Amino acid sequence: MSYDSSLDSSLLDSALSGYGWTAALAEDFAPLAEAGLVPARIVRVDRGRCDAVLADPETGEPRTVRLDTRPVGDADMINCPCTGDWAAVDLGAQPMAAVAALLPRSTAIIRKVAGKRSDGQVLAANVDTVLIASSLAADPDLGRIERFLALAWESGAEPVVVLTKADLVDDAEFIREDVEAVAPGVTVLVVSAETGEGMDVLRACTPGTTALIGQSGVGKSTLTNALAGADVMTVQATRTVDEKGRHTTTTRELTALPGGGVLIDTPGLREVGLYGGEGVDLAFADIAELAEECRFHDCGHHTEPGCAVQAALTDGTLPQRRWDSYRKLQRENEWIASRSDARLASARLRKWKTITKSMRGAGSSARR
Ligand SMILES: Nc1nc2c(ncn2[C@@H]2O[C@H](COP(=O)(O)OP(=O)(O)OP(=O)(O)O)[C@@H](O)[C@H]2O)c(=O)[nH]1
Ligand SMILES: [Zn+2]
Repeated sequence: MSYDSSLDSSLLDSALSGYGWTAALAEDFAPLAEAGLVPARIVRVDRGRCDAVLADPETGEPRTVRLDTRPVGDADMINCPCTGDWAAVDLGAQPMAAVAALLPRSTAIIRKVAGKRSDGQVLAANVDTVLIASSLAADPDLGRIERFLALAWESGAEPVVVLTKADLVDDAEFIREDVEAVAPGVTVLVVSAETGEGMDVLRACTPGTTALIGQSGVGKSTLTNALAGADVMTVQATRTVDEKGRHTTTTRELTALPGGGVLIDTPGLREVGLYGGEGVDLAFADIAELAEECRFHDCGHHTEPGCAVQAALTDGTLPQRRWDSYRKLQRENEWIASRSDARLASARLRKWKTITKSMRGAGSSARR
C-alpha cells in the first residue's frame, strides 16, 4: 500500500476525524508527513504488533491495518505503543508496515502492573473522559471507586462514574448519593444498558475519546455495544448477578461511535495499583481542603492542636473509612515514588559506569 500524493490531505484528515484526529494533531504531524509517514490511531496492541486505523490511500476511508511495533519498542513499558496512541506509520517498511514513531500523549491512564513489581502500564492514551463503571447489582465498593478516581484524575482526563445495571435494583438513587459523597466534583450517572435508562445522558458525556474502566463483569462491554450501536465486544455469556463472571475482555479495543467520539473498552481490572502523582489529592479534594484549615502548615493530622482533619473525624463530617482509604492510597504512591527514584538512580549509575569505562578505555589507549 502506498500513498498517492495527489490525494488531498484534507480528505485523509477527514477520514480520521471520526477517530479523534484534529487540526492541531495534523499541524504537529506535518514534519512527519513530509518524511513520508502517515498518521494512524492504535486500536489494539499485541506482542510486537498492533492494529491501527488510517485513511486508506485509495478510497480515503478509514481502514484497519496490522503494523510492526518493534521499531518503537522500549525497555520501559510506559513508552511502548498502547491503545489510543497516535502513530506515525512507515507503510513501505520491510518486512511489513511499521510504527516509526509515536506522537506525544495528551493524557495517559497508567497503573502499576499487578504483583510486586513497580513498573507502570498504560491502559489507554489520549483520553478525554474516563468512565468508571461500577455495578449497582452489588454493594458499591467505595474504596475501589476512590482508587479508580485517583487513577483517572492522575491521567489528566476527566472522570465520570457510571453505575450500571440500574434495572436490577430499586434504590439506585440512594446508592448514587453514597457514591457522590466519595467523588467530589465528579458526575455520577445511573444507567441500564438493558432498559436504556440514562443512556442518553451517558452519550452526551462521551465527546472526544472516552475510556471505560472497571472490574470484570460490571457491564463495560455491554455499555460499549450499546454506545456503539453494534456488537463490537464479546459480552459475558452467563448473567452473573453475583459479579463472579468470567473475564471476557482480553484486549483493549478502540471503537468509533456513531454520534462522533471514540470509546476504548479496557479489560476488567482486578488489581489497580496506583502509579504515583497528584491523582490521589485530586480524588480527595475534600480532605485537601480540610487540611488547609489546620492550624499548622505541616500538620501531620495526628495529635496536633487545631487539626481540622481530626476535628472532622471526631464530628463525623469526614468518615473514618474515607480517611483510611486516602492514607492507604497515599502510602502506595509514596512507595512507587521511592521505587522510581531508585530506578532513576540505578539508570544514572549505569550511565556513569559506561562513561567511566569509556574514559578508562581512552586513557589506556593514550598510555599505549
Ligand atoms: N440486568 C442487566 N444486566 C447487564 C447490564 N449490563 C450488562 N449486564 C450483564 O452483565 C454481565 C457482564 O457484562 P459485560 O458487559 O460482559 O461485563 P464487562 O465489564 O465487559 O466484563 P469484562 O469483559 O470481563 O471486563 C453480562 O451477563 C451482561 O448481560 C444491564 O444494564 N442490566
Ligand atoms: Zn491537621
